[in-house]
Amino acid sequence: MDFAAFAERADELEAEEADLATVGLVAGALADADGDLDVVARFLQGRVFPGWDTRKLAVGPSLCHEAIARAAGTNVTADDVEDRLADTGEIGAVAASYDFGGQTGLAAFGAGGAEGNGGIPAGADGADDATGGTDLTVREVFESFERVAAAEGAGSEDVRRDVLFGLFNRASPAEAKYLARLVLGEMRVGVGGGTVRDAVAEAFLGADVTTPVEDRPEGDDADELVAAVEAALQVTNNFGRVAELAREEGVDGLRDVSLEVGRPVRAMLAQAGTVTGALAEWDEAAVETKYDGARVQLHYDGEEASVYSRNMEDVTDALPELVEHAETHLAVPAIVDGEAVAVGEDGEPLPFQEILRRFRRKHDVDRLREEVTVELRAFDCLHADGEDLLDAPLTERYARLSDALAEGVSELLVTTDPERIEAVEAKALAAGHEGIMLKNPDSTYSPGKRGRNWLKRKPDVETLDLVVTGAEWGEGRRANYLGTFLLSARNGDASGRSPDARETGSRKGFETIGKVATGITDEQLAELTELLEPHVVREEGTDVEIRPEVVFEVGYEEIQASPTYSSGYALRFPRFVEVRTDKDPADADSLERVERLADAQ
Ligand SMILES: Nc1ncnc2c1ncn2[C@@H]1O[C@H](COP(=O)(O)OP(=O)(O)OP(=O)(O)O)[C@@H](O)[C@H]1O
Repeated sequence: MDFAAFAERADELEAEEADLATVGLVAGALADADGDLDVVARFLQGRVFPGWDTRKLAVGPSLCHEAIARAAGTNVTADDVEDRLADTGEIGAVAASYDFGGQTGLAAFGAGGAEGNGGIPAGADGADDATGGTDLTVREVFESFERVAAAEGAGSEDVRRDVLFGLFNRASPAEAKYLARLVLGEMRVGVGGGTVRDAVAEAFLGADVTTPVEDRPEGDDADELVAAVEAALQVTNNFGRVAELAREEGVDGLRDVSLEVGRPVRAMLAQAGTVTGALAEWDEAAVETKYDGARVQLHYDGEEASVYSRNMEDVTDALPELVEHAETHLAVPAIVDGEAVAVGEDGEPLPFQEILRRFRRKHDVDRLREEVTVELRAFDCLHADGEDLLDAPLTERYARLSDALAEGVSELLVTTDPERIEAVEAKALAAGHEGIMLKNPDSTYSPGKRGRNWLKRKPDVETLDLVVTGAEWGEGRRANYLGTFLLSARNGDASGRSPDARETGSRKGFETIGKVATGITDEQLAELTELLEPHVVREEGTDVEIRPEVVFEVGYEEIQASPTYSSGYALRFPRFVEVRTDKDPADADSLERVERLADAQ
């Protein structure tokens, strides 16, 4: 597919408000994507790589601004790009405002050659064709992004800048708009995972998803077909592959997909719950300790193990103990779900921050390993000895886990007796753990779902994980630090658009809910400023707008209805707890949860 055609589709999507019509437009784009189906299915969502793929573009706003400036001509600087950004607030509009036609031909790339020129085929001259687009294709854009992601070591920043420059240099304004948005992960066309899932069913399985449910004929199988796409997505974590399978092999092909050791699966998540609630809902409850660590998924192919974080990042090198644990104690190839906990010398659990220190570590792993020991507490098994277990009940998965893993399996008690559950809780808290997990013994494993089959019970007051979308510069002694942070809850599909995002002026499905300035030391302010400054989108006086990238955990006394913020709620006495570096904005708490918590007060 030509990138110009992709950009045209994206413009149509951006202008479309209605959800069903959006699905129809996406279905049309997928049907026309031909050999680029995999890439188009991801690009429409602003994703460059499949979910299981741990590659990242690693391009910050400033590098992107530099590439745009260079392509825009010798008299344009990154500062000019940033000035325009401050005016428009949106990088796509800024990129589209330049005429990149000025520098054409390979001479503009200096180094030239296949590696250094951004993958531009010889003879490409960036000239617009009759349709106003260029000869840039979706595939070429993706391959250039692959080169950006692959750049490593000394000079890698230059390679990334060169490749991006090469792309912008060839782009028409309409194309540049979406290049810039893709590079910075902000497609803003309102297409989330759910939309692409429905569109795949519509385009390739003959499901009538775009007709409102009440108007569909009796016996309509659209929901069933959508469910088949969803199930295949859960297993593969790969929109591109699922779209291709649906197109080539139909629903049977989707039903045949299986997990692959070495490709991370989205983690099943929990909601807050109570013992009485759990026992009322299920006949029996499975109860175990809720460990205060970080989620890990261990993949073992029979010889080697790899470890993935909750966000499916490859953290194998940072956690050698877990690799050794899997390689020593796993009897069969398996995918194991669990928590990585930090323990002190006496075996007592250490706080959550200690494990985070280890998690993202690239250097000095061995030295840090001596200071903080990491251990596995495995609680689930998604695959064992060639067999996928997602559809098996929890008790069976746990039995398979216990058979496969000789050590490090969390203890699970299945009971109808609330007193026995309370005893487990008392023991867990006495040992310094966070609380307990209550699980439905009959439930299947639903990747990426925060359903009611896993409930967490923590005695501490609830906290919220909120996205920082703004800040204010401090005053006096703190003038060089961002001091007050504007927080937002996720609204709807984080990668999509909230139903009323356009009216409330909220950012890409995030609704503001309050500001936090309490609970932060001077030292933390400096760290937070350093962390957030690269994500500043624009500034006005002391007010700063921040791209949704960073998640804060905050405590509060009460959630109140309030017209001040776009969520319709405000937090009373919000207090900063910590930065959740293990969470993306898509993992932040939703407005729906805020509503539930507010109702339950
Ligand atoms: N025995 C256990 N079973 C399942 N999850 C556990 C267990 N012990 C600890 N956990 C952790 O608890 C989390 C479940 O809570 P949830 O899905 O709400 O994640 P979260 O948003 O990170 O929550 P929290 O901030 O409370 O840890 C899991 O992601 C996992 O990291």
